[in-house]
Amino acid sequence: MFKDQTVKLGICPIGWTNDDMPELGSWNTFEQCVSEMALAGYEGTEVGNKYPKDRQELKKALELRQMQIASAWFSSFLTTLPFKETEEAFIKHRDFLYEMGAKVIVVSEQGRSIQKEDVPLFEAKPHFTEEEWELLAEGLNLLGELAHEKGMEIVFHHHMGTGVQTKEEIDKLMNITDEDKVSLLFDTGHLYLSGEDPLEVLKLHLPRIKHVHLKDVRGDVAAQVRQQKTAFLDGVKEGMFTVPGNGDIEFGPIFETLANFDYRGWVLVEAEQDPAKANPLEQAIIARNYIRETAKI
Ligand SMILES: O=C1C[C@@H](O)[C@H](O)[C@@H](O)C1=O
Ligand SMILES: [Co+2]
Repeated sequence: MFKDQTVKLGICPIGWTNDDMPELGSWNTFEQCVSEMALAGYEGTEVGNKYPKDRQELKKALELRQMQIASAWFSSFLTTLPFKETEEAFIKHRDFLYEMGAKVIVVSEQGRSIQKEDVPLFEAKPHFTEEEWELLAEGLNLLGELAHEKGMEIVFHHHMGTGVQTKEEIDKLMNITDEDKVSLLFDTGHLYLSGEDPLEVLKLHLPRIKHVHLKDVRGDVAAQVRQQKTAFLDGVKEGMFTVPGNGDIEFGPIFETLANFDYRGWVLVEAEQDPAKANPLEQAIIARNYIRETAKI
């Protein structure tokens, strides 16, 4: 399917430790996390809260395991705070990722996001006003320009509980931003959970997709989260997300579409679960085997 070396396969630390809920996997050290990633057959990762802040220390630990940094999450507040505040934080983040050799910067708009709030996930997402859409588009175009200064790209992360969650909202954002400055991150789990067809969104925005998160959804748990008005982080603890091959999403056509388009970039398994219930190494191996069989990577 994928031609050799066109796609790089990584895994995010969120199955070992969760930045939004530090109590999950608090016993997992950074060394154990990256060693298990390498052992399971992954060549890259994103950055988590346990990773060393010292850049040389981080580089060395990754080199020892032949691992690379693919990217790291950045929260923007373009709709709610003066641009300067996002800009200052973004430049620090960009420079760190540049030094680590990453080519893309994951950006998620957290203005009015409910992803950390104790409110019903399926009922309380924000809906941006026209003024907020304009602020978001202008700000993202500027962040894209800042990324270009270092030969990097921003990849926008649509996300449950934020103003850019649905297909309609993703379409709108892609329409009102500059295609040369703002690329898209395709996260299978967030689209499926939102009730969208991930394959449809993928086909529509393929040329702008420069980063992929592979997350699967347990449909029965998701239905419970909707019915019981559960919050996003509680839904995570209850197991609404899992690794590819373990849930309801059919990944075959997704891999085929990416491969036929000659997608070049990272695909990263990103499945936040409670590590006390879902052993991270075991989950990483399940996903690795499934991807080998289904995507031939
Ligand atoms: O990319 C991501 C990073 C996480 O912090 C987030 O909550 C998760 O759902 C995700 O997709
Ligand atoms: Co993601």
